Amino acid sequence: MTKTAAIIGGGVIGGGWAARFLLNGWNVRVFDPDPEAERKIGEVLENARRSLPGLSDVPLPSEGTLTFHDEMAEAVKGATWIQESVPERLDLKLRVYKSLQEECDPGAIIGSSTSGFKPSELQEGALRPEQIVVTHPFNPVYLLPLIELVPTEKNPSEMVARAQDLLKSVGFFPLHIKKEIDAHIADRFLEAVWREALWLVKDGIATTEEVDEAIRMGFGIRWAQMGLFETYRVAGGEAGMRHFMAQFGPALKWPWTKLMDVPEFTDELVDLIAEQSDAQSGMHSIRELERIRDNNLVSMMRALKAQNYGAGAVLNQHDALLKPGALPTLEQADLTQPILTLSRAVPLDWTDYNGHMNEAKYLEAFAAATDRFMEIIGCDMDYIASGGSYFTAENHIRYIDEVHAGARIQIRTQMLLGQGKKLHVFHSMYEGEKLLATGESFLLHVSLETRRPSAPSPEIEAAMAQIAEAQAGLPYPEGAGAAIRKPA
Ligand SMILES: NC(=O)C1=CN([C@@H]2O[C@H](COP(=O)(O)OP(=O)(O)OC[C@H]3O[C@@H](n4cnc5c(N)ncnc54)[C@H](O)[C@@H]3O)[C@@H](O)[C@H]2O)C=CC1
Ligand SMILES: C[N+](C)(C)CC(=O)CC(=O)[O-]
Repeated sequence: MTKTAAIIGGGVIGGGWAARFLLNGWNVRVFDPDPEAERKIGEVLENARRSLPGLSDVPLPSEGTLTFHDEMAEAVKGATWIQESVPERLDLKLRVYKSLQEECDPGAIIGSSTSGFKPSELQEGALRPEQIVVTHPFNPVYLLPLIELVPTEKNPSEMVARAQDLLKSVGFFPLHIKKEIDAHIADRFLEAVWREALWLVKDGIATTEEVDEAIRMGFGIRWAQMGLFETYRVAGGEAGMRHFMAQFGPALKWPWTKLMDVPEFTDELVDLIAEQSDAQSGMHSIRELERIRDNNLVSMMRALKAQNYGAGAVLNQHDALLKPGALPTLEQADLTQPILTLSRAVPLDWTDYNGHMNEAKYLEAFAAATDRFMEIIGCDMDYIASGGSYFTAENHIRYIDEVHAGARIQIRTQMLLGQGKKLHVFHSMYEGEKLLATGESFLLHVSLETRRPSAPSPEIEAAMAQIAEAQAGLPYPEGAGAAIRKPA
């Protein structure tokens, strides 16, 4: 059954939560008194639709239904998850819990996006404190996996485990923080770096742009994949962490940082920073900056996915949760029709300067469909490890229509020949019913030892014969065997 999430407060963060749930198949109900909330969430959703689905190499569930409600009671009734993202004021958050707990299901999880309050502060005076927990996200909530999950001893362990499962089911990485503390873990780092940066600008050492270059050209990229301790372990060389601490530990007592002093936000400092920031980034609107950020995040996260490391490993685990039943096997497929060999959304990093899927990525999609067809006939990783595989000898692609980031595409494959060492397949790529492209491939079975053509296993021969017989009634596809002709 489709689950329902209630989003209380639909600003920057609530909008991101709404998008995350909705694109993972949940119904989403929003309560926010701001008359602009629907427009703002619409814009967040537009960004999320072009960036989130393509992070997965398998299709996300169909989008849920998004509704806006004038009454909080209406939004929370029957919801499985209630996410509070109202402004960072304790009195306001406590009032919100009081009203919503009178209406919501006692079994629902109430997560707070608070950046700084401890869960025990949020549970103070609540009707059912055990229902409230901190689930602190990171912007953009629809892309970044981290959720700091901070319970107290009032939250039953069953509830914490359920919260973790639900968060994982929509692609998050819940980091269970066992001891509550102001600002949890991650914002403590961000505050420290933010304080140092303010000093560097105030003291005229660096501009806002130079501070950003110092981060993004070096340690920012390093942190994104390994974090702090693993990075420093490597920096210690062969002697590792102990050597690193011996060498750089003393520096912590030298005047390298101004950590605890905060520069006063005088008008002068605010003007200095705002003006430098305008000069650095004012040529872009916030929406443009969001799109630049999302493009970069998706590219980096997909690169980490290929390495199965850090945030990339989380994406792979989410794909594994979604995968069952995504593509049919030989036994499951209706072999009398072209077989579904790829179903996914177009990733942002597959699009180019023309704002649509780049020509090279059609080949990537068709190559993935060919790999899947090989698996279907029995040429899977075990078979390849045993020494047999297919090499592609020729490809022909026809580009028929445009497709954009986030669009769901499917490839269906007809086998034109599958006999002995020869395999000839014809892929058709669709968005819904619209034909986007065709890709024709001719492959030869090879021995990975001799690197020469060879006969496939009897099992592969049998699977190809089964498909050939079932697909014998299909018409020869339009466009098959085509070539680029000399203009008349
Ligand atoms: N902006 C950020 O980078 C991050 C913020 N957070 C946390 O998320 C929470 C929300 O922050 P933002 O989204 O940035 O603020 P925001 O100002 O963008 O959004 C807050 C929304 O709450 C609505 N609101 C106000 N009173 C309400 C009420 N009584 N009931 C329902 N909605 C109400 C407002 O109309 C507004 O749309 C805060 O607790 C903040 O600490 C967490 C992670 C990052
Ligand atoms: C600035 N902030 C404290 C609201 C930031 C966060 O809480 C997390 C984030 O997204 O950086």
